[in-house]
Amino acid sequence: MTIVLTPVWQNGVQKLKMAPQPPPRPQHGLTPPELDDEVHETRCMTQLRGKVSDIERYIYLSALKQHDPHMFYRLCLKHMAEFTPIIYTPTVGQACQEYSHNYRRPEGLFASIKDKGKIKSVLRAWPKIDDARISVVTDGSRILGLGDLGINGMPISIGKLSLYVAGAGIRPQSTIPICLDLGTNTQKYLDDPLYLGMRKRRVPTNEMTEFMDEFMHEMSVQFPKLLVQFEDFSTDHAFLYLERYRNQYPVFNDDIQGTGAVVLSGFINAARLASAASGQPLTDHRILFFGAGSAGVGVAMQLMSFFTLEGLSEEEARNRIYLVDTQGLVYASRGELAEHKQYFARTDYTGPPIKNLLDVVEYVRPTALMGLSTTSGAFSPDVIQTMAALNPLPIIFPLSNPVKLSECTFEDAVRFTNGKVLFASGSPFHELEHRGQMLYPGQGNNMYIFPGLGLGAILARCSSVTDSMVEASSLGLANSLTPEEEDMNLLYPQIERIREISAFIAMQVIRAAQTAGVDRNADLRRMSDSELLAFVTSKMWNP
Ligand SMILES: NC(=O)C1=CN([C@@H]2O[C@H](COP(=O)(O)OP(=O)(O)OC[C@H]3O[C@@H](n4cnc5c(N)ncnc54)[C@H](O)[C@@H]3O)[C@@H](O)[C@H]2O)C=CC1
Ligand SMILES: CC(=O)C(=O)O
Ligand SMILES: [Mg+2]
Repeated sequence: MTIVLTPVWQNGVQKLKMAPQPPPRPQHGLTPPELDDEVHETRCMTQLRGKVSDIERYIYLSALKQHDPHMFYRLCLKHMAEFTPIIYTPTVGQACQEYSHNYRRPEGLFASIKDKGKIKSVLRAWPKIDDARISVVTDGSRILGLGDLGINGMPISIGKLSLYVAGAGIRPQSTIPICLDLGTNTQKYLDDPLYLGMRKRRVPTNEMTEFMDEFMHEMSVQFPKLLVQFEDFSTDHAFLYLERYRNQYPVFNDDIQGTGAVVLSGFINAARLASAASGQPLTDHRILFFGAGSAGVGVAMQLMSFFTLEGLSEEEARNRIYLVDTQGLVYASRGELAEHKQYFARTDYTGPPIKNLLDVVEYVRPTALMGLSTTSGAFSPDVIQTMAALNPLPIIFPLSNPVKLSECTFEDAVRFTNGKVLFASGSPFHELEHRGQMLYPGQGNNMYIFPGLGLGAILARCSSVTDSMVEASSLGLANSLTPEEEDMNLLYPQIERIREISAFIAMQVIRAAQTAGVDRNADLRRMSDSELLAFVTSKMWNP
């Protein structure tokens, strides 16, 4: 039985109550006599498409998910390309920003710093403790590229988990969206009378760490089969808590590891095409990262394995990577650097700071330009034109979310390279026609990775999530293009195939877990690859 959470008002306090989900086929007499499932699909799609704005469509789908989860997920799977921009980026960004205003009912767990010492009781409020398998946990401190949204970050956890259900067939009742309330430093929310979170600035890191230690411990006690996905923590805390807990609990950070994996996968496919066009060996690629936060550095770390898999040493691989932050090119003699940037600081440059992106591009002469900067339009026409002048087929990935923060649009990338570009963005753009040819943008978003990575980790009952499992998810994705998709020069598979892709990724992840010895489901070791793939597919929940 699937459960939904319905609000119950008691003494003025809204509480969670478990209610049985309406059965898929309601009793005779309770529905119109000629209600037909297929016609009802058309009716729901007509209602959805009749809404006047994306946020209205988001609110409609959110209600549909609650009243009729089977219909919601069935439509989601059928219309993946239409649904993801609504339930996920970009619209989920707006849903977060307006969460306190549009709030209707509880859909997840909230643990506040005020619960320190009694987090256990908060977690025990969750109705389906035994079913819990995957939780997306955010503290709202860096939601997409939209900054510190505090408790308004809840919809990002909800949206990611909807993709777990749709994309990997995780059962809806096995998912727990969590938003931690540790304050917010955004004055607008502190002043907003409708703001749903604590009206305090963020607690200092030492206090947050005490809270996180208790939270993670209680999570592992209350939900012993749970995998935790950290989402949209500000960069310092993203690295801190991933390192602190990754060997202790099954946990991964989506922005560092999921993004690293998805971009490595797209880069592998793009680099092959770019090298075929330039005649340069794969090991000669030079990658410039514009943005050196958790996502930029996470992706840079993961892209190291592109070069090491091609036979380069760690040092040689690191040399292929350049970072740019708000102060320009990141190099060792520039001055004090945040810890997460130090590994990639260049030691072969000692001159004055190179601040302007165009100047950095001219100095580095990259074959690939990655944007993880939250800076809309940073890939200006002259930057894109210079990339095109340097490379027959430049790789340009503006990966910041949501769409309005993308470093450039697909249209600009096509226009200023004359259609000769390998493009992937974090949020979706439409395909377009250029000189009689259809060109398709890739979506380099971790949504291709986390459903399959999570499913694999859950089925193998992993004690931790290793780097090798993350790399396996990436290579699994890179190898999942069909011949037709390769003919279309796609860098990522079509999103409509997400179930098939997630099953394949999950299988690769399970094998990597077995090799690393972190799997606790020994039965899977005895299966052949085809048996394992069939097993993974059989475990997927279907609406
Ligand atoms: N495509 C995907 O799957 C993912 C995309 N992202 C996106 O990546 C972006 C960054 O995320 P985080 O690294 O966590 O954020 P962050 O705020 O920690 O990092 C941003 C980085 O960009 C740099 N930056 C900002 N403005 C700049 C400017 N004008 N010039 C040069 N550098 C500038 C900052 O110095 C910092 O290094 C967000 O928009 C997020 O939505 C994050 C995760 C996944
Ligand atoms: C996609 C994602 O995780 C982000 O933009 O933060
Ligand atoms: Mg994220």
